[in-house]
Amino acid sequence: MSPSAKGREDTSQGIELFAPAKINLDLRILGRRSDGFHELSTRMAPVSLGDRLQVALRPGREISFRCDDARIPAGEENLVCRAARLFADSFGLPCGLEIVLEKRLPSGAGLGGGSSDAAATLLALRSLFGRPSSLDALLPLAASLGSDVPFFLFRNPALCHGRGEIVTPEPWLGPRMGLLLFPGFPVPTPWAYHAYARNPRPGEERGLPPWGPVRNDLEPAVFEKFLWIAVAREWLQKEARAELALMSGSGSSVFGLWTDPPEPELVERARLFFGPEAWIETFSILSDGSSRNSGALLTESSHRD
Ligand SMILES: C[C@@](CO)(OP(=O)(O)O)[C@H](O)COP(=O)(O)OP(=O)(O)OC[C@H]1O[C@@H](n2ccc(N)nc2=O)[C@H](O)[C@@H]1O
Ligand SMILES: Nc1ncnc2c1ncn2[C@@H]1O[C@H](COP(=O)(O)OP(=O)(O)O)[C@@H](O)[C@H]1O
Repeated sequence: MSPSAKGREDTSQGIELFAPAKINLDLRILGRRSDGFHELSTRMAPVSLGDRLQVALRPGREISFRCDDARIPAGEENLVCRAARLFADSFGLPCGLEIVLEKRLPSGAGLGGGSSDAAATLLALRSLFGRPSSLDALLPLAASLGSDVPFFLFRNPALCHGRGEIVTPEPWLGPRMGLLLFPGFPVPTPWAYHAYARNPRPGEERGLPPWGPVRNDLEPAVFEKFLWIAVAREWLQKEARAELALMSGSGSSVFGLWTDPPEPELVERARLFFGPEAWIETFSILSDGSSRNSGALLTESSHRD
């Protein structure tokens, strides 16, 4: 496959897409809804860590799927398969598909990996088949796959409302260097919301100029049960002197952000402190308006192992 000007690798036979992770820079729970979900106001940004998805056209009608990570569902329950079936049911598929997912993001990490894979599948199929003509026509499909999936159709910093599916793009703050710490264990999203609902409390507010105070309302419930995550956020704030340190989504990852480059030995210090179980990566925020129109974005992904 040959790289195109927009960073997408595209031929008449198939397409390869980068599926970025996200971080939540602010997550406020506004209340409980009658459908059981929580009403949110959250700021999310895509980052330079992610999975890689290949979709190739095949004769026949079959959709085949494989993934190099045995820890996530391999069959029809995988969000990639669910997204491909949904696309086929809504817009038709003129041929079969062979889909390969290179999983690099840890699962249950609050990084939205599964949601991003699902959105990348919808974007890949739209790009390959030229339908639907408007990206917005994918929004209802995306929202039905998961609250975070619509955000990943746009791949830009955004303010998200409702259960997370109402996406308003917003400009990014400017260059920041980021450090991500994943403890090596997941926090299931439904568990985090249930734990919050048993004892609703706002997260501790921290300043993020020029936005002002930001927080993550899922932190208190998650920190109470998973001390590692609370310690990691504290380490980023106090020891590593991050401008902002926060848990991403429902955890288990935490991230730090710096305007000025942090000390060069920071990653080494983090590895020494947190040990070999932790996945520790530097990242940058992605903010690329062109990806909204191209429907695809390919950048360097970082490898977990
Ligand atoms: C917490 C967040 C923050 O961005 O992300 P993650 O940490 O999962 O990445 C999101 O709200 C997760 O979005 P997503 O992972 O797409 O969740 P969904 O599949 O829609 O929902 C999983 C479960 O989480 C709970 N849920 C989710 C979203 C919401 N606004 N209120 C909820 O109560 C519900 O119990 C739901 O059954
Ligand atoms: N392609 C996929 N990648 C990751 N997880 C997936 C995928 N498809 C289904 N899942 C399931 O989705 C759940 C949450 O995955 P993920 O999006 O990685 O976490 P989070 O919601 O914490 O960001 C896991 O239980 C996983 O088994």
